[in-house]
Amino acid sequence: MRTSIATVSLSGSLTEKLTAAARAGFDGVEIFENDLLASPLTPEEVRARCADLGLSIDLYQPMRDIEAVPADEFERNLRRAEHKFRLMERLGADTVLVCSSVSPLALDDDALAASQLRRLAERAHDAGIRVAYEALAWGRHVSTYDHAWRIVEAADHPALGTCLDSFHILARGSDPKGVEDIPGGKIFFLQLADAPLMAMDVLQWSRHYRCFPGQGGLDVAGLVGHVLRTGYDGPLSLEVFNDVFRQAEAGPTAVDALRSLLVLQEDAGVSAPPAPVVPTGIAFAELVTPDVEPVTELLEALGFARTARHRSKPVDLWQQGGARVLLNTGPAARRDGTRLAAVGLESPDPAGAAQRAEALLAPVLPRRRAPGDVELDAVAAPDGTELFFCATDRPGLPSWTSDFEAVEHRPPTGGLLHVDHLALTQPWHQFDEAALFHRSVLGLAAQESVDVADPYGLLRSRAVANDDGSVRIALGVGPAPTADEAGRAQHIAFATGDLVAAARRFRDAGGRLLPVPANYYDDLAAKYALPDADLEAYRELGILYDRDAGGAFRHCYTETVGRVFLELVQRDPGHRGYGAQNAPVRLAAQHGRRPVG
Ligand SMILES: O=C(O)c1ccc(O)c(O)c1
Ligand SMILES: [Mg+2]
Repeated sequence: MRTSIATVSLSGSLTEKLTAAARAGFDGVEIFENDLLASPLTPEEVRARCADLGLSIDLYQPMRDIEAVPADEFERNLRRAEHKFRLMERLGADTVLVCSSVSPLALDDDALAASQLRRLAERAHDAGIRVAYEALAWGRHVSTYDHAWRIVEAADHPALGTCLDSFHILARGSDPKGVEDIPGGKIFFLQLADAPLMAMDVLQWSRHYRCFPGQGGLDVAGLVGHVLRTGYDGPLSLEVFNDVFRQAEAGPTAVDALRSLLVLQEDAGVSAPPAPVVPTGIAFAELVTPDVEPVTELLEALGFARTARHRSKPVDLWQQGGARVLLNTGPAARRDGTRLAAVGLESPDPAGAAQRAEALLAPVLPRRRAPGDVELDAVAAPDGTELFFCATDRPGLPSWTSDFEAVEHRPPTGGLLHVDHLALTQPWHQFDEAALFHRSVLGLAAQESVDVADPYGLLRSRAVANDDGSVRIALGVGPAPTADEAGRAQHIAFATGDLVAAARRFRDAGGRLLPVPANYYDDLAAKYALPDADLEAYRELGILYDRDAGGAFRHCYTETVGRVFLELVQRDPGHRGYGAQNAPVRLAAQHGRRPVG
C-alpha cells in the first residue's frame, strides 16, 4: 500500500522533513500547516520540491473549529477555508483534514454540524478538494469516530468523508470493529499512531507520547485490518506527535517510521516480507578496546582462555564453555574506547535472517571484511552495534571460527557456561526504535519496559529474548543526552551454575567485584528467608539477589573498563528477569567508582 507521513512527525525545517521522508522511501506526506507557515518556500516551491523528491502531498492539515457554530461565525470560517483551498491549489494538495471543533463557540448540535460541513464540502468541491472530517479524542462535542461518521453520513456530500486516526479511536477505547460499517469510499484518509499505555489526559498523551506503530501498546494492526475490510485504498499515513522525535535527527526517524509501517502491513496481513529467522544463541560478543591490558586481566581472572587469533586482523578469541568473547584491538578501538561493538547471533539460516533485516531497512554491512575472510551476513542495529548472523561449527554453513587460528592455551577454568544476556545502552532518542528493531528484524519477543532509578536520573530498560532464553538482550536508555559513563555502560553477563564459587575464583585470581553496601544485605535478610551462610557469602562478594515466580536470580559485577563491565549470573531456569530491582544499587555503586582504562 502507499505510505505517507505527516511532517509533524519529523524534526527540522520543512525541507529537511521532506528530504528525510523521501530518502527513507515514503510515497507521500501530510503537510502540517505550521511547517508550511514557518517555511521560506512558497507553496509552488514546496510543490516542486515534493515532485522532485517523488513525494505526493496526500493531505493538508489541519483546519480547526469549523463546524457547529453560530451563523456569523460560520461565514467567517468559510472565508478562512476559501483561503486555504487556494493555498492547496498552489500546493497541489487535494484533501484537507478538518478536525472536530474544540471551540467554546461550538454547539452540541449534530444537524448544524452536518449542514455546515455540507456547505464547506460544496465550496471544496468547486475547488476540486475533498474534506476529511476527523474526531479529535478531546473534541468539544464530537470525540469519537462513529460520531464523526454519523455527521458525515448525514451531511451526505461526495466531497465530504471521514479521516480515521488510530490514536483517537484506540485512546478513547472505542470499539474499532464499528469501522467496518463505514463504506471504504467514505474513508478519505487513515492516520496511524501508537502510544504507550498511560493513565493521563488524552490531549497531553496525544501531543507528547504518540509513537510509531509497534512501539506502544495500542492494537494498531487490528485497527488497520478493520479499515482494510471496508475497501479503503488510500495511503497508510503516520501522524506522530512526540517530544523525542521532535528533537531526534529526521533521517533515522523517517527510516524507523517506515520500518514500523512495513511491520504493520505484515501484522495486518497485507504484505509478506521474508519471515523472521529467530536466533538460537549468542555465538560471540565482540569488544573493541584500545586498552587491552585491563580487559585481558578481567577475562583471565574470570577463567577465560585465549584460544585463537584471527588470521588477518588484530582480534583474539577468548573462550570458556559456550561463552566466546572477541577482543578487537584494531583501528576502531583507538577511536571510540572500550565498547561492545558487535554481537554474533547463532542463526538457523544466516542468509534468510539478513534478507529479513534488509527488507525491514536495516543497514546491511559488507559480507566480507578482508580478502580470505569467511563471508558473513551482518547488519547494523540502530545504536550502531554490528549484528552478525552466523554459525559456529555447524555442518553445511561457513563458520565464523574458520577465520581464526588456534593458539596454544591453558584450559579455561572459571565455571562460566555461556552468555546469559547482553545489555546494550541505546542513544536516548532511539529507545523505542531499538525495541521495534530487535523485535521485528530479529523476531525476538519484547518484555514490558521497566524504569530504574539511577542516582542522577531515571533509566528505562526493556528486554527482548527468544523463546528458550538462549538469546536475551536488555536494551537500556540513559537519563539524558549527556549521560555519564555509568549511564552509558554496556555489559556482557555470563551464566554460571555456582555463582559463589565463580565470584570467589575471580576474586582470588585478582579480579575486583563491585562492592555493594551493607544496607542492601540488611534489606535482603528482611525480604527473603535466605540461609545465613548464603547471605554471608553474598555480602562478602557483592552478590545481588532477586526472585520471581520462576525462581531466583543471583548476580554480581566486575569493575568497568571504558564503557563495558561484565556480570556473572546464576539464573534459575524459570526466572525471566535481569535483576532490575537491584539496578539502582548497582548504578549507585558504579557512580562511586571511576572506570579503568
Ligand atoms: O493535536 C492536534 O491538534 C491534532 C491535529 C490534527 C490531527 O490529525 C490530530 O490527530 C491531532
Ligand atoms: Mg490525526
